[in-house]
Amino acid sequence: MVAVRVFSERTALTHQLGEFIVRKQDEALLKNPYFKVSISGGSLINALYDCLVADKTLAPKVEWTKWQVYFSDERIVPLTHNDSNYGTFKKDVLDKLPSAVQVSVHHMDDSLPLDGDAQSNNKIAAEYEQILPESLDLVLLGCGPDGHTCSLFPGEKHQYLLRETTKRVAWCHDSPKPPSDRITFTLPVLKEAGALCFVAEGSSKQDIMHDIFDLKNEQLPTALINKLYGGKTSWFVNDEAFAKVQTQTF
Ligand SMILES: O=C1O[C@H](COP(=O)(O)O)[C@@H](O)[C@H](O)[C@H]1O
Repeated sequence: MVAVRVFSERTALTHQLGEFIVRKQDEALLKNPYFKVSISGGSLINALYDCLVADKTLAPKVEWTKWQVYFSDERIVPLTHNDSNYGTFKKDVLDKLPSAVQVSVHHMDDSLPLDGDAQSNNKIAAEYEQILPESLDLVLLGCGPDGHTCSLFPGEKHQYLLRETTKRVAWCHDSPKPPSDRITFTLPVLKEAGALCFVAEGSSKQDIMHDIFDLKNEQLPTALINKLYGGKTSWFVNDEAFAKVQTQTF
């Protein structure tokens, strides 16, 4: 069963999200010297800033120097490009931390050719897979208005990504949301992870929340993940996003 928490106040959502992340961090650090966590792009990054940097009670509890940060997906653009998930995380979170705080961040290698060629993109994905640990303690995820997460998109055209059972990182071409070329975790990475956590806010997510939680449409990567890994999956949503959801059983 998926754990769903619905909030009417944004500060309550981000605070509880932060409490959840810090709990996962502390649990991981009891067993290992590092907390291995992956970040997604999009609106999640702003929520992460609010809970891990701006929240004055939580910020001191974040042991940044013990974090090993990875990216659940990345757009194949230079890391300084506005579309880069790493670039956005750096600008909106890492650059806001005191300069003495050193965080281990494992991003895509943008010194490889970013020429859009299939061979180049395969190499970028394969190299990212090489630096991934066997399992992550926590995978932080967003949910697009079309039900995509990471760069796993719905629809027959992108089924090859969901069918991938060997490669842990694949490259996505012709993404319906620009930029077109991306690398993404595949389901095996989510399967091995300790916990999965989605954040979805705002009215643009209303219809897709209904499809995921009421219709349980497993053609959607997000609904499929709920079905496959529900026991370790949490959702933090606001009431605007959840306005059309009727079900109480997740
Ligand atoms: O393109 C992407 O979109 C999703 C969802 O973003 P959101 O802004 O609708 O929350 C994001 O999770 C993913 O990492 C990103 O590359």
